[in-house]
This record gives sequence, structure tokens and C-alpha cells, in this order.
Amino acid sequence: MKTLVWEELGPAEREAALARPAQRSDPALQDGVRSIVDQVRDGGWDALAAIAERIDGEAPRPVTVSPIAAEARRTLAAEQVAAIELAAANVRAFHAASRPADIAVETMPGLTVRKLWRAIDRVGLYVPGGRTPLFSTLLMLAIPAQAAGVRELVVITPPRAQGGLDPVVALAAELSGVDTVWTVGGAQGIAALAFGAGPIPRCDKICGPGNAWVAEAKRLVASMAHGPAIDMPAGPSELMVIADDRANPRTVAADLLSQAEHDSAAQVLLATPSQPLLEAIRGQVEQQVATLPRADLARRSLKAARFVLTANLAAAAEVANTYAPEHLSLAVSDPDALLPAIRNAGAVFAGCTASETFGDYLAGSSHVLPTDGAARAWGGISVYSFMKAMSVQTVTPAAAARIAGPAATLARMEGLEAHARSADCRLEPAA
Ligand SMILES: NC(=O)c1ccc[n+]([C@@H]2O[C@H](COP(=O)([O-])OP(=O)(O)OC[C@H]3O[C@@H](n4cnc5c(N)ncnc54)[C@H](O)[C@@H]3O)[C@@H](O)[C@H]2O)c1
Ligand SMILES: N[C@H](CO)Cc1c[nH]c[nH+]1
Ligand SMILES: [Zn+2]
Repeated sequence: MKTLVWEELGPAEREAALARPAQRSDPALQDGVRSIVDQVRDGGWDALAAIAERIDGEAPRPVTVSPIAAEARRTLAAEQVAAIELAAANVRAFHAASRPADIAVETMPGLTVRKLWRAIDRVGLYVPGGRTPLFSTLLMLAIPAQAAGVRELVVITPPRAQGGLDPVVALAAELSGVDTVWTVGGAQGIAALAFGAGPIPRCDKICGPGNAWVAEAKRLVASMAHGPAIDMPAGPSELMVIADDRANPRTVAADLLSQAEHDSAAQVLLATPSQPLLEAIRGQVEQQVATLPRADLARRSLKAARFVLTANLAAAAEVANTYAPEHLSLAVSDPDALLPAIRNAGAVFAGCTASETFGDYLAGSSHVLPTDGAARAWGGISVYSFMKAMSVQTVTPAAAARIAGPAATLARMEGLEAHARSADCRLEPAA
């Protein structure tokens, strides 16, 4: 947990201070991912099965979720099932309300342009499960995809350590309207979704977060010829907290640790104008981390933590905009006053009673969010992630007669005679 005084840093030091953990862009990892992706693309199912067995202990299997979900309902406590159902209901409500509306604009009399939203045909969803099955991520992906109307979802997740599909993942799948989950993960799973492998069909787009292997594999397949689209860079978790002296150090420390426990490559940051608060939060982090079941993982992540002392809250907001965190908590007494200054963040938690954990599980928005600075240009998963807009032009004969001349003129100005003649044809009476 490094402390930095923002005003004392020059531009290069500021950039270095806000760098992501180096392990996320390890060249050996990138080479490893490329090798896996190439093998699966060229070798299909046999290569996929061999790699999956070597890395995760078993070949991919399509698992029908209903019997396993039924077992989960029998074995889980009623409050556990109720909590998942609550999360699913909130995520569904938010995304159903977020569906985009088609529009029609008459740009000139008789000339109408519509924007029509259409769902993507086939989308691959990655549900992380290396350390612990993140069943909540299945809700956060599949429910928005269903709200968008995707025809076919191909869902994959790593097998459990003891093999097979986790029952709670099966229950989350059932609640999200997904009937089959493939037990395959990592870069090999992403390659299978990207290029197809045996019965796993190639997908038009791959959505979902994961560790550095998964994030790098998505980046790579999207850059390859005939590769799929991807949702966004969504790698190891990040949280920045902006706090003023009204913030509770215990709560802020708990929030920081909530993301540090995800991954040794996760990163958490604090920006505050209050030195006493900064020190109090540091003390709380040190105290609380010792009591966590995942203390080792969190401690490794905390090595890349940054505690930034700023001149004021406006400067803290600029630190956030420069870093562009996946999650940004505004642990300040007047979050609405600070919000207009925030431009770059995947999700914002406004005020001390808002919690990153609420967003992770059940507020309603998706917790699949851009990391590694991608929040400068990307938003998190929404129904838009699973749709594209197509324009439709309709023209009355009278409007065609009015616009054919200017269109032909523009075409000839670009030296494109065939375009011009195509416009000119619209001046002729219909046959
Ligand atoms: N950005 C987001 O929206 C978001 C949301 C949820 C979770 N996350 C992140 O997802 C990640 C989940 O990570 P995880 O590891 O638990 O699960 P994961 O499913 O992402 O990755 C596990 C897989 O990685 C592969 N792998 C691991 N080590 C490997 C190695 N040495 N060689 C080859 N392959 C290897 C294996 O195939 C394994 O099954 C965390 O980093 C978490 O922070 C991010
Ligand atoms: N915080 C993660 C996104 O970075 C999502 C998650 C899933 N489960 C718990 N948290
Ligand atoms: Zn989380």
C-alpha cells in the first residue's frame, strides 16, 4: 500500500503511480495464451479437450442445468435461494427497463430514416470459476442478454476442482433462462467460443470477465482474422474510493478489501484530501485483512494498492478520471456535488450507504465492467452489449426526385460515377 502525495508528483510519476499491476500484462502469459488459442483454433475439439484436461482436469462437457439446479434448491438454505432470486429479479427489472427504443426521423419530407435495434444472433458468455464459481456473473450476463433477445447463448465456466458444474451456477443459469452450461474455462474456453470446437459453436460475440488469462484471450481472439467481437476488456477487479473526512475508515477499508480479495492482480486505490483519514483507513485495512479467509490473496493484491493524498476532492476526481477505475465509490458527504466531475468509471457508488458489494450482487446493474482504464471509452454490460442498431431508409417518389440530384452531385465530387448514376436512376419514372 503505497502512499503518494499527488501535488508533489510530475506527469511521469503520476502515470507510474497509476499503472496497473505488471502481472496483468506479463509477456510469458501473453505467449501462453497465444499458444493455447492457436492450438484450439487449428486443432478444434481434440486440442481443446487435451488442453482443458491438462489445465483444469477434465474435458469440456455440456451440462443440462435443471437436475443440478433442482439439487441446489434442495440443499441450499431458503434464504440463500431467496437471495439469488432477489438478485435475479432486480437485474431483470433494471435491464428490461433499459431496452433501447427504435426511432424514426423524417430528415426531409418523404425521406424517413429509422434506427432499429436487433439482438446479436449467438453470444458466448464466460462465467469465471477458477478460484470460486462466480454464479452472480451468470445473472449479470445472461439476464441482460435475454432482455436484449439474443437467440442463442453459449455459456461456459471452468469445471469445479472436484469436476463438473457447481450447483449454484446451475441454479443461476436456470433463473436466467439458460438450460445448458459447458464446463470449460480459461483461454481455451475463449478460443472455443471464438472459432468453434466440435459441438461448441463459434459465437458472434464473447462477453464476460475473467482473470488475466481470460482477458488476454478475449483481446487476442478479437484481434484475429474472423475473430468475434468482444464486450470490453474486463479483467481483474479494481476499486477506487474517494473519501472525505466524513467517511468511516472501517467501511472504506472493508470496501477496498472486497475487491482486493478477488485476485492477486486486483487493484484498489484511495484518493482523499484528508491525511488523518488516509492513515486511519490504512490501519483498518491492515487490521481487517488479517481476519479474511482469503488474506493471502488480498495481501498480494494490496502490494499494488495506492493511497493518494490530494489537495481537495476536485483533484481526487481528476485522479479517478485519469485512472478510470472499474468501480468508483464516492465516500463523501455530498456525492451529488462530486458526481458531475466524474467522467471515467465503470460503475459509481454514490454516498457512504451505497456499496460496491450491493452492485456486485443485487442492485440491478451488471457487475461486468471495464478494467485496465477501458472505462475511458467503454461502459459495462447492458442490453446494448447484446444488440446492434441498423438504419432503414424509406423514400417517397417525390422525395427521391428531390434528393437524387444533390446525391449525384456529391458522388461526382468524390469521383464516383457509378454512385451518381445510381442516384440519377431515381429521377426516372418507375417502370
Ligand atoms: N471486470 C469484471 O467485470 C469482473 C467481474 C467478475 C470477476 N472479475 C475477475 O474475474 C477473475 C476470476 O478469476 P478466476 O481465476 O477465479 O477465474 P477465471 O475463470 O477467470 O479463470 C480460471 C481459468 O484460468 C485458467 N488459468 C489459470 N491459471 C492458468 C495458467 N497458469 N495457465 C493457463 N491457464 C490458466 C484456467 O483455465 C482456469 O480455469 C478475477 O480476476 C476477478 O477479479 C472481473
Ligand atoms: N467485483 C466483481 C467485478 O469486478 C464482481 C463480483 C462477483 N462476485 C463478487 N464480485
Ligand atoms: Zn466483487
